[in-house]
Amino acid sequence: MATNKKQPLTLCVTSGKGGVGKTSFTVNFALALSRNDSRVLVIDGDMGLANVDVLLRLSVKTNVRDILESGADPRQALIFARPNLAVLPGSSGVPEMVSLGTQQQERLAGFIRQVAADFDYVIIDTAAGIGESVLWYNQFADHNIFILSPDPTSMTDAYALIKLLCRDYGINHFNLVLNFVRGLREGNHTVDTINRVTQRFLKLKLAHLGNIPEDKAVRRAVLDQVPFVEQTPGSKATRAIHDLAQRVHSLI
Ligand SMILES: Nc1ncnc2c1ncn2[C@@H]1O[C@H](COP(=O)(O)OP(=O)(O)OP(=O)(O)O)[C@@H](O)[C@H]1O
Repeated sequence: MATNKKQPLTLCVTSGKGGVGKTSFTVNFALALSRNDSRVLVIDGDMGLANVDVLLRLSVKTNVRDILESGADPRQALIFARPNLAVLPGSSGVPEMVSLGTQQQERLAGFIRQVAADFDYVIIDTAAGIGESVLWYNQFADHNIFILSPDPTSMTDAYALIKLLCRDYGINHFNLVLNFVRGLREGNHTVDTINRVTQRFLKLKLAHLGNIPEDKAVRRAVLDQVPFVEQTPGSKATRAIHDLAQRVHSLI
């Protein structure tokens, strides 16, 4: 993940399949990164059913759709959830935002570059699926992180998205984070399985960044709308997130 230190590092968190823990991961990973005195911006890239704001219990006045439509300064939409953690909220219940036209893509890229300059990391939480906005955010970011569960349907959907990004956008480096893992063996087995397929059909080996265990602290924190790294600092999931953040931080 080597990059120029002065530029913010843009990471796109994506999955193919929904419900595998992208948003929980994004919010908690962003908080863990911000503990290193890094300034972190989370962009809720789910333009149809945004919920980063829900996990952080934020009250949203202006979202990404509003600034795209009005052309207003995107900084107006930023919410500082914590001193080092800002959120650019996504829009909810607006079907036309799910697919981004070329003009909107250009405008969005300009907005993101404008706000990103004040941050060390920009983390984008995409929608599930292989929609236009998902593909766009993945090609826009410096790196992508695929969240996968050991479920075969999660692997199948992640593979479908990786194949599209590789074939149509020339992306040939992908990072994996395994979520809902019950033991090291299960995590390694999942990574080996998807890697066998990508190596055979795409000639690609995916990088395994780490695992997050299945942990009831995560579900509890979502219900309470408090990030689990804050609610349960000693939980297995929190320790795993901090390890991951430390690894990513030391790679740049
Ligand atoms: N490691 C984990 N252990 C236990 N539960 C988890 C874990 N990770 C996520 N969950 C639970 O899984 C559910 C889905 O998580 P989340 O909303 O983050 O998924 P998502 O991939 O962002 O979903 P969508 O694609 O629909 O936006 C939540 O109820 C969350 O509490």
